Amino acid sequence: MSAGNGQTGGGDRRGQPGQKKTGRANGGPNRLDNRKGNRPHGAGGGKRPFAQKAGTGTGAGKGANAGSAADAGAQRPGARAAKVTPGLPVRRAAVAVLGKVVHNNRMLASELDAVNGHPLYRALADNDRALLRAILGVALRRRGQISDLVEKLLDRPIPEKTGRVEDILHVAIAQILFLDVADHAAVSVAVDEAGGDRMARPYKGLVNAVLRRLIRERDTLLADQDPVALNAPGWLFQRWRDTYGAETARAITAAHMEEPGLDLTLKPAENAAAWAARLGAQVLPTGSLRLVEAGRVEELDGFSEGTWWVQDAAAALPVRLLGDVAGLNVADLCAAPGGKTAQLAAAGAKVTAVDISNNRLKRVSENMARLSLDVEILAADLGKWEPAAPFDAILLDAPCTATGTARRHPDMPWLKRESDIATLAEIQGRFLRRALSWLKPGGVLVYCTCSLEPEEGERQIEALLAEGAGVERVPIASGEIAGLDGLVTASGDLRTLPCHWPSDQPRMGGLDGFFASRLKRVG
Ligand SMILES: C[S@@+](CC[C@H](N)C(=O)[O-])C[C@H]1O[C@@H](n2cnc3c(N)ncnc32)[C@H](O)[C@@H]1O
Repeated sequence: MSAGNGQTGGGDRRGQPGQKKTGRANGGPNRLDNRKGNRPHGAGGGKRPFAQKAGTGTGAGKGANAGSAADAGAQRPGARAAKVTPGLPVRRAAVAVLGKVVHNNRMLASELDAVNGHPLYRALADNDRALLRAILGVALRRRGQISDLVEKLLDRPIPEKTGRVEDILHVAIAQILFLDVADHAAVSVAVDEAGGDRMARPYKGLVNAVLRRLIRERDTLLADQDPVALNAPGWLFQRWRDTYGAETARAITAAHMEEPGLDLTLKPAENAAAWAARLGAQVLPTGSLRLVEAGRVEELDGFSEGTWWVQDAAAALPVRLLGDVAGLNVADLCAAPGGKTAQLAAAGAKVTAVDISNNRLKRVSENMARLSLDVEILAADLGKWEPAAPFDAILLDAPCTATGTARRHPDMPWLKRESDIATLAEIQGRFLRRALSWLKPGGVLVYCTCSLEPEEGERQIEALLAEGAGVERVPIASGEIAGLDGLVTASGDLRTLPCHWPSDQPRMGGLDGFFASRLKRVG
């Protein structure tokens, strides 16, 4: 499975209403400012999977103000239909979408798609959609912590077939602990929701009791947790410890707990400083723009004129390793939704963009039309496709576990299994060798993945070079690209981590985890 790390379009991104302030960890090179940030630390054990036990407590405060987006600091769009508990539709939708993600392995982005997403989400007004995204963002970023609390708050397991009880509790706890939603409102709506679900109804009192106890004991319960260790699946946290060391693994997970800013890539002819001033953005060391509060992407200056596209700062780096591509025939393999395609075309390359997914290629077409860029778009399976003629240069952004994108896709860690890594690594190795055979002699290929797992990055290149297959690495030279200091490995490859570029302003820090290596065909 892969994630669209190059979000080129407007998408459905807006500001998140009512988020409570949370801390962040620091670590890694290239701080964006000179001050150290704070991160709350708790004592306590490691990650435990969700578990249910029964509990005790007092009755819910019925008649509480269980409001909607307005409760969380956003404006309400207008009066609601009579006899619907205020705030219930958005929480019901949040519970339904959370269930799809964590029980049915559906990607959050698919469920929140404005056209094909979950019907309960699509039925919501704009402000309620923003509230739902805020709730689910927190529920997934803090999933380990919330699961640990539910386990501690219950005395014995809830029987199976309790409907949505688990998800109702998670959505309510996310609001109570991490969003500016009134406690009584979150409890009241959660209880009403359980009451409206045939399977969950017998556990209405339990939901009420658990949430009431959470409110009473929150300080003690939170003080007893180690959020950083809890908020990644245990197997993944252990891998990151093994690969990067304990301190960096903690910094990675801490970065995932923060909502990231919005990164934009400008067309090369544009003036970054002038656009930063116009958009209220910061120019990042590598030239991308970063906005802390974006609102609706489609309403930002320059969107309709096609001046820029949405792309994480790390995702913008691999294409730059190809150097000057003006006039070259370049294949962009695994191209959708087209962030790197846009970079190549805007730099003057003659681009052939290939991807297996017709749906995702539609987004490439839409994005290139908005950006007035001309590219050839091909739907093909890289396992079978053969080009008519070799290319001067190739970018291969191979399908991967996307564990580097958890800042922007907080569902990602919870959707993965450890076995996915080997499955995808086999595909990556195959595609890499095929793609190299499509290069002209002397041609350059950049291989990249948005994964933190070395099997999908460093190990691929080591294995390839060990074969002596007419290919050599072209290491990234010091100073070759401004801002890359600290992001290049001893072998000359690119390795970015979510904890790089830490900042006291959480949304200003971090970048996606990417690996990229530059290879030259010498045979
Ligand atoms: C990481 S995403 C690419 C992101 C894109 N390069 C960008 O910057 O916007 C990986 C892509 O690989 C595509 N893909 C997966 N398997 C493929 C295959 N067998 N052949 C071609 N493309 C494939 C997926 O559809 C997905 O769009």
